[in-house]
Amino acid sequence: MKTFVIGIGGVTNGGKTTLANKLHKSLPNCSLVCQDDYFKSEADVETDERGFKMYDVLEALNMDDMMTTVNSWTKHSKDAETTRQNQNEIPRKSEDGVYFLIIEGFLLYSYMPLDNVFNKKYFLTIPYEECKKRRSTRVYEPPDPPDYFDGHVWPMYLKHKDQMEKAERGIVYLDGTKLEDDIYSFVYADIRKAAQEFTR
Ligand SMILES: Nc1ncnc2c1ncn2[C@@H]1O[C@H](COP(=O)(O)OP(=O)(O)O)[C@@H](O)[C@H]1O
Ligand SMILES: NC(=O)c1ccc[n+]([C@@H]2O[C@H](COP(=O)(O)O)[C@@H](O)[C@H]2O)c1
Repeated sequence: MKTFVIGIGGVTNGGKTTLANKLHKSLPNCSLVCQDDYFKSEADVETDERGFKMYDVLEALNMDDMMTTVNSWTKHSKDAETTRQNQNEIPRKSEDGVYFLIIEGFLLYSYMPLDNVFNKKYFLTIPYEECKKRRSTRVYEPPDPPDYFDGHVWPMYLKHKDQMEKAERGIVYLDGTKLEDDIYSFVYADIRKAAQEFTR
């Protein structure tokens, strides 16, 4: 059985989870891995000289564990034990004969071992003001301290995006300010087309 791995990357609060969940529900034989599930515990995340916990770097994540999950899915694509596949979902046979895996997260394309795993890579962007506004309504554990967005989150985002763009590797950019349904419809159609070409 063929596997088709989709990356849904992008800025914090860009709409990654919203899009990935919709695709997960609608694509046949689809599993989902979320990078947010691989954050280290607070005590294991380093603190910078200003006292900010450095959550927005790869070192804050157990990427080896995430990679193990992805590799295990690839080897045993029918085994959804290690992913968040909806256990109540009735398995549907894909007309393409493909098993889909969505990997969703804010630092996907900065982690080189994942690079050649993806069949298709998407990256959601939103402008600074919109991102700051959306982030201010979200509560993380631990919550963002004052000035965390401007002092850590946004500068780290720009740094990683800059590195990613320098090594441009076929990423499809998505405007996260568009309507949720429009983003979803475009990506869904794009994936089905790519998967058909892939299995031809
Ligand atoms: N296309 C969109 N337009 C406006 N708001 C959106 C859109 N997509 C997601 N949101 C909202 O933005 C916030 C962050 O979305 P989420 O999918 O959790 O982002 P991420 O996983 O990238 O952090 C949520 O409040 C969500 O409802
Ligand atoms: N899940 C956690 O343990 C945790 C803790 C603190 C901050 N965060 C934030 O999560 C963000 C990434 O996730 P989103 O892309 O879903 O916003 C990062 O910007 C990071 O600052 C996550």
